[in-house]
Amino acid sequence: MALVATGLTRSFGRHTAVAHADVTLRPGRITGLVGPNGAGKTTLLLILAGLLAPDAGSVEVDGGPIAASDLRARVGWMPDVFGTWESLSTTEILTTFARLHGASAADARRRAHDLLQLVHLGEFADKPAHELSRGQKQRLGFARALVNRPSILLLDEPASGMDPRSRIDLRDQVRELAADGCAILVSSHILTELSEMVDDVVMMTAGRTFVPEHRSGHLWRIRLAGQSVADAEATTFPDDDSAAEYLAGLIATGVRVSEFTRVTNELEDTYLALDAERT
Ligand SMILES: Nc1ncnc2c1ncn2[C@@H]1O[C@H](COP(=O)(O)OP(=O)(O)OP(=O)(O)O)[C@@H](O)[C@H]1O
Repeated sequence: MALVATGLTRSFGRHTAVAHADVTLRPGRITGLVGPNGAGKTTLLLILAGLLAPDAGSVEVDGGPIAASDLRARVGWMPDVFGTWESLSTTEILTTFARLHGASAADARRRAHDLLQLVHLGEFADKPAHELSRGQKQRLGFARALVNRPSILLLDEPASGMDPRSRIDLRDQVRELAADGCAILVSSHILTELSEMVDDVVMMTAGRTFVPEHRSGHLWRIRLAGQSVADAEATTFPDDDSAAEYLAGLIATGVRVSEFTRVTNELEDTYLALDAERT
């Protein structure tokens, strides 16, 4: 299911949080949403989830306009902090959401059970939510987002608070959902992690979105034996082959290379080149 949002604008009082933002999400693809604090990412996600009305602009699904209530039925939404009912058990929470999405009591219980297994919270099935750690709550939040088998999944800082194993699980599960045809948007500040997960990137600054140009080349650090990191040379190569060829040439001429490293990933390079204002 493809989602195309055009010209989305939303103000809070005199402050424009989202200004003429455009986003396209395609089935089977994971899109990263990247931008500094206060750029408008959460506001944009809330609009795409059908939870906040835009002042202007449109959200279309599969080529046609969609009512906010229909959007909510199709979207899986994981907020950056999963505010939940602390005294209910994890099963009760997921069952309640499944029932709200129209599942029968039996289906809701089955769905809750399966999702708790998926996010490795099976042993907490009967425990109240307040017994969960922050990372475990995030995992419950991810399970909650999947309750209605969404065809569009919106994740706001999903990995925050998760331990390394849970982050890897999340990445694999998100990739599997995309492989099953889900259209996915992930907002994150952890660019190294995001770059391993996403197919496309939308950047956001001061409420505006843009798609970064594909940068030709990566920066590499070449440090010779005995040299400090500060004195090392930084060189751009268009691709891995050119970098490998250059390194082979250096070694062939007897230069003693002690480090030859890609300095940052492409997403980080693009983000830092943004010169974005934090608000
Ligand atoms: N309910 C609200 N009332 C007033 N201002 C708001 C509200 N929600 C967001 N804003 C403002 O809109 C701007 C965008 O906020 P938003 O939460 O969308 O940014 P963000 O890109 O998600 O930031 P972060 O990376 O810090 O999570 C901020 O300046 C924020 O103060």
